[in-house]
Amino acid sequence: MTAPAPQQLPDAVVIVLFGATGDLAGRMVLPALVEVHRRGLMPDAWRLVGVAADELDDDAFRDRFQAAVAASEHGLCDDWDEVRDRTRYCGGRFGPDDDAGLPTLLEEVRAELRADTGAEPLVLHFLAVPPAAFGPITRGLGAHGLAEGARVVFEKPYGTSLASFEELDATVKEVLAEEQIFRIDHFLGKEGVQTIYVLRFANQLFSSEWNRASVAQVQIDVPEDLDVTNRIGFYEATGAALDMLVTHLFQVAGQVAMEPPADLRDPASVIAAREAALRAFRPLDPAEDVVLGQFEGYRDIEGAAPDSTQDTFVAARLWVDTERWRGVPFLLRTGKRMAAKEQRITLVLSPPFGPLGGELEEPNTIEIDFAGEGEVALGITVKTPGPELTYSSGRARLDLDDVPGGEGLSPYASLINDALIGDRSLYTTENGLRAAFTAFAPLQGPDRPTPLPYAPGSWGPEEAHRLAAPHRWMLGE
Ligand SMILES: NC(=O)C1=CN([C@@H]2O[C@H](COP(=O)(O)OP(=O)(O)OC[C@H]3O[C@@H](n4cnc5c(N)ncnc54)[C@H](OP(=O)(O)O)[C@@H]3O)[C@@H](O)[C@H]2O)C=CC1
Ligand SMILES: O=C1O[C@H](COP(=O)(O)O)[C@@H](O)[C@H](O)[C@H]1O
Repeated sequence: MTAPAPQQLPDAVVIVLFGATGDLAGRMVLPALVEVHRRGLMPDAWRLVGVAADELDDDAFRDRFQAAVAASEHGLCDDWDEVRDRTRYCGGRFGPDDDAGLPTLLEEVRAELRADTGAEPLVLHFLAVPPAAFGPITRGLGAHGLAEGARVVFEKPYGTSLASFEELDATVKEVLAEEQIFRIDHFLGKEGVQTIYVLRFANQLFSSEWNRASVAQVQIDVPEDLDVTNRIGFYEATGAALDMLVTHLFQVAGQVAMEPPADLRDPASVIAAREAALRAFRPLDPAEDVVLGQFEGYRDIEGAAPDSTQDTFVAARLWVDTERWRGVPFLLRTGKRMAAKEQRITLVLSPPFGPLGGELEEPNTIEIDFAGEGEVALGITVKTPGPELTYSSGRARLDLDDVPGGEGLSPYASLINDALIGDRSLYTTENGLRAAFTAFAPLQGPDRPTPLPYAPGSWGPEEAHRLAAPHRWMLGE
């Protein structure tokens, strides 16, 4: 897909990275910035200003930046020394009452870019900081005159409940207009998730089947074999449902469920279509439609409460009350310390009418793997070669990495590129998040089920199988 047409790269940009010394910045954001540069997607005139409390000089921060990028998948770019020179650092705790010297440094950098290009640079603030810092930093941007004309990227989680989302959003809206706000959900930046649009709207084969007449179930399955020992504080406070379901899996479900946007190249159309799908999510029924799990041994991790009821696994049956999807369950599953690490959307198709339809054991499937580079596959039934009229199921697959002329972007690079050109279509919105938290809310009330134990390395509690009946989870046993 070509980039949405009317969005333009500015002549010059300053990226201000708050939380520049943190884990996310080092592992994701800084390497992604270099990826965007390496791919020729930055304006020629760009600068990076890292911000964090540590009092580092520019060179000390540049050394950290270099180490982070060197350790990343693509390593340093050929013109690394030039990238290094584009980088500055501002130490101190920036907020409404303390500007930490950022306005002065930023004005210096902007003046350089103005002199180079004759243009007023765009300022893109990236908040890779704990959510508790979103409010103070945003208020600081307003108080110190750094918000006007700027775009601001907020990391997740942008709220942890309907009430906390509303509170944060109200704070942010005191300073920024919705159009300036870019709330990241990196799953929307994955190539495999982005390919849904084209697969669906450019191929009659998929377009005609993408509805309740043909689809029996949609499965969005993200098992992870990851442990949580090194994030136990975060996990005790958050859990799988809040970390993954109301965020990533709901957004992917919105992407699958949306009606065709009026114009796929118009971000406002795409946003409206995804928001409408999210608004059609029926609030979860915790008793009927949700199974929570906790892997055995979780409570023994240092930092976990000995009687913790935190969930490390969630499976949910979500109903999307639109004409297209009424009656089709969206089965969402994710968990830590499961048997495998995969990220797959499966449309399980109903059997065809006709002489064989009634006897097929394996359903046809349309599958989109959105881990890594992404893959599209079809689960189909063919005649088993030979003299008998017997049949077998097989998988035909297309690796998105093999698509001629293509070179995928990492999710963060893709989303940073979109923020640079002002395309919010793959960012979450106020209305979309409000709808997501509303559908999720019953799971945060008194009816929240108690997590069931499951063995590490398994596919989660047995009880989760019930949700997929009369089919089965297509990943796993
Ligand atoms: N790490 C990950 O894999 C992921 C992280 N995220 C999100 O990214 C954000 C950052 O997470 P992560 O990098 O892991 O966290 P870290 O604790 O590793 O880093 C946080 C960064 O923010 C700065 N910071 C901390 N407190 C404040 C504050 N009150 N005001 C301003 N800056 C502050 C820290 O430096 P200093 O205190 O010195 O200023 C540090 O640079 C969080 O919102 C998290 O939920 C989302 C997905 C994955
Ligand atoms: O945001 C998060 O995502 C990761 C999975 O991300 P991916 O880049 O491996 O697709 C998840 O493990 C983590 O718990 C969650 O906070």
